[in-house]
Amino acid sequence: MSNDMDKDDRHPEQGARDSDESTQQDSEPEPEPTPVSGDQPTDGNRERGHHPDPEGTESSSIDDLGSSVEVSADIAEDVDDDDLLGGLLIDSTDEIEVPDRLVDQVIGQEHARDVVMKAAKQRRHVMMIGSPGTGKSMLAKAMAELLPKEELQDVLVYHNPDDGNQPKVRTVPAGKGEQIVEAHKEEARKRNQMRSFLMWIIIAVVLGYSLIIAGQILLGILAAGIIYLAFRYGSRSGDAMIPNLLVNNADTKTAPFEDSTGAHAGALLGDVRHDPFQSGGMETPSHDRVEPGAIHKANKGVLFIDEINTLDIRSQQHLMTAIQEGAFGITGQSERSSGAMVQTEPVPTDFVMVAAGNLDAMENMHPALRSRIKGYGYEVYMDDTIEDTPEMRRKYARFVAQEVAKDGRLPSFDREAMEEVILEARRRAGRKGHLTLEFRNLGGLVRVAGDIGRAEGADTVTREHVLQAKRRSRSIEQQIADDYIQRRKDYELSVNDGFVTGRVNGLAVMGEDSGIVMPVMAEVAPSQGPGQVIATGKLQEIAEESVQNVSAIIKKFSDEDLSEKDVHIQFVQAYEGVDGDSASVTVATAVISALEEVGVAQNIAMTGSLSVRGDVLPVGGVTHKIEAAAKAGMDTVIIPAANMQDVMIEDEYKEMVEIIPVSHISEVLDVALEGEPEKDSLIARLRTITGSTLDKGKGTTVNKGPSSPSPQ
Ligand SMILES: Nc1ncnc2c1ncn2[C@@H]1O[C@H](COP(=O)(O)OP(=O)(O)OP(=O)(O)O)[C@@H](O)[C@H]1O
Repeated sequence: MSNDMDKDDRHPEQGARDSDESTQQDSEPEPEPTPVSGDQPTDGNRERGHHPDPEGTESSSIDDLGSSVEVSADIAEDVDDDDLLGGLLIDSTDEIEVPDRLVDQVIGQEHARDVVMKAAKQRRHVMMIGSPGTGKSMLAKAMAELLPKEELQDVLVYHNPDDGNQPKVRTVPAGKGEQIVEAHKEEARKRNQMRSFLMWIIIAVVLGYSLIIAGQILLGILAAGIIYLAFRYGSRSGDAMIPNLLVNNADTKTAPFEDSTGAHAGALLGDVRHDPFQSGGMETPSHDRVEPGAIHKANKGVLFIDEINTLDIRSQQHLMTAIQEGAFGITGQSERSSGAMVQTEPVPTDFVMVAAGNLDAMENMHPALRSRIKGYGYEVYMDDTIEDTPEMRRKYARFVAQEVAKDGRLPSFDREAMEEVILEARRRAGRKGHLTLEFRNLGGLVRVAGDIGRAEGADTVTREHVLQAKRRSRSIEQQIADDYIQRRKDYELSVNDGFVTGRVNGLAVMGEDSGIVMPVMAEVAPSQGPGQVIATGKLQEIAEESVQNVSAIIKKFSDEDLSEKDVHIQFVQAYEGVDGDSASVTVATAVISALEEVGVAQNIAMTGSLSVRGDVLPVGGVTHKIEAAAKAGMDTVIIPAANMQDVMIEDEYKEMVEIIPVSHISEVLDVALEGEPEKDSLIARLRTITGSTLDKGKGTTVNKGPSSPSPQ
């Protein structure tokens, strides 16, 4: 036995080489595994490796990258600007070639795309901030495709005869790890065969001696049992010398891409499994219980973490160490597990990190981790929309083809179906002359339309299928909003005609794509002490802010002093998730109406943000808001003039509502308030105090005050 142990104490590869000649014959000479330790060259040079390489000399495989790739399909010579397919001379998505490389499939996001290509060349970290579904993880995957595959490594963990709780770690070029493990297994198998043979001979001799010569049957059986156990125990410890192939890149086609979004510490940093036996010959050797984390599997590739701020601080700190050192030892993550006693030698973690999220993610992430990315990488803000050009529309048609190809079961889309998807991309952009870059949702529409076509057994997906998909694939917010409108109709709570004092039909957005009518009621009453703003409903903060904004205006034109009054505001049936930022024009109108006791027209709905000077500033989601007003039976909608270019309502609503653009609160009051004399005197007062040059009549623009960006 001691001979066996001595043999296993040799360099692990030595044993492997001796034992398996056939493996060696078919393959290249086995490379010497590289120990990974703190002074490993990769570690020491780690930060240097992340400095910019202005010449981009580090990887020539990325040098052939073009910029944005044009669609491969027949294109008309003279492209009509209005052509929804940007001049593509095709009948269906079948005729569009989908590029092989992910980076060529990315549409828009030119800046992020350039950064990713540069960062891949220079092996630098990237932080991508932006809306969901705009291609952050797609770009991170694309980056992995761009990293050189030649550098990939396998990682092996070996038993450490000097300290069983500190397994040794070795790296070899990708594909060699499997060979080494196989060689060790083969050697162990042969050794076991030899041992079994030896064991049976000894047992036979002992039994023979006990039975024939000594006549001691029982003693013979006992001795044979002891010999059997001794040999079994010996063979187990022989098996223990087989290394654990921790990271296997034998079949990896590109540099690894590891998505660690929402990962727990063990999955991110690696773990050592608990061993219930721990001793007595039944235990599993510690090196066999070591599990790699995403940081180890991503070695030489990309580690992608979305919503990085949701990682606990300890994990963020360890992540930072792994980035800094280029290697990170694995230990058991649970303190109560026997795995916590084990700590491997450092395992390489030479990955490029792509951290993603929205603005909150950036603000809440560990400051040191953020500064590490800043110092040794790039930060990029993702676009939400892109200019609507014929070239871009061709790419959107290609996007439909990409999604069809990716799904693999959907019928192809015909011209009109592609056009309808592009129209929807325009609508979802919420900005004139732009297309949305929120592709995940658009891809969802393509899949639902494809599924409808497939369920009908259609050869191609048509416009009608896309329209049906649009009706079916309503978001939760849209479903709540529609349900809300229906219920208000059922209970006759919607007021959409006549005049009511202090009540205004406001408009708000829920989620990203649903408008909702949110009536605001105001009541002004003398106060016992200093006046205050009292809001019922869920939007206290918004009410206070809106009243504060409007109080400056009211103070000027009204004899009433708001500071001596209690202003009660109610957002009627406000829902969780309703974004009320754009309610300030509504609140102002309701308060002025209540204060002056003038009725507000209920056939009108409104949205807009108000400056302290009375300017109506642009807001988000106007298209959805106008559609919500139309659904609820309003026939007039007041919106900020600056938002006019963003209106892209569906045809069915166009006939139902008149849209009135306004630039100043006086225009809102002109349109919405009841009674000529009262209204005229109110507006005249407003005009004097704000210097407005309001022309009478609906929707005329006055008093171009300074405008600021939309609050949404
Ligand atoms: N710019 C783009 N060009 C082409 N397709 C895109 C683009 N962005 C997203 N997609 C499509 O949408 C899918 C989802 O995108 P992806 O997962 O990259 O979004 P994300 O920004 O990482 O979103 P999240 O933050 O919610 O994870 C992709 O698999 C791809 O099909």
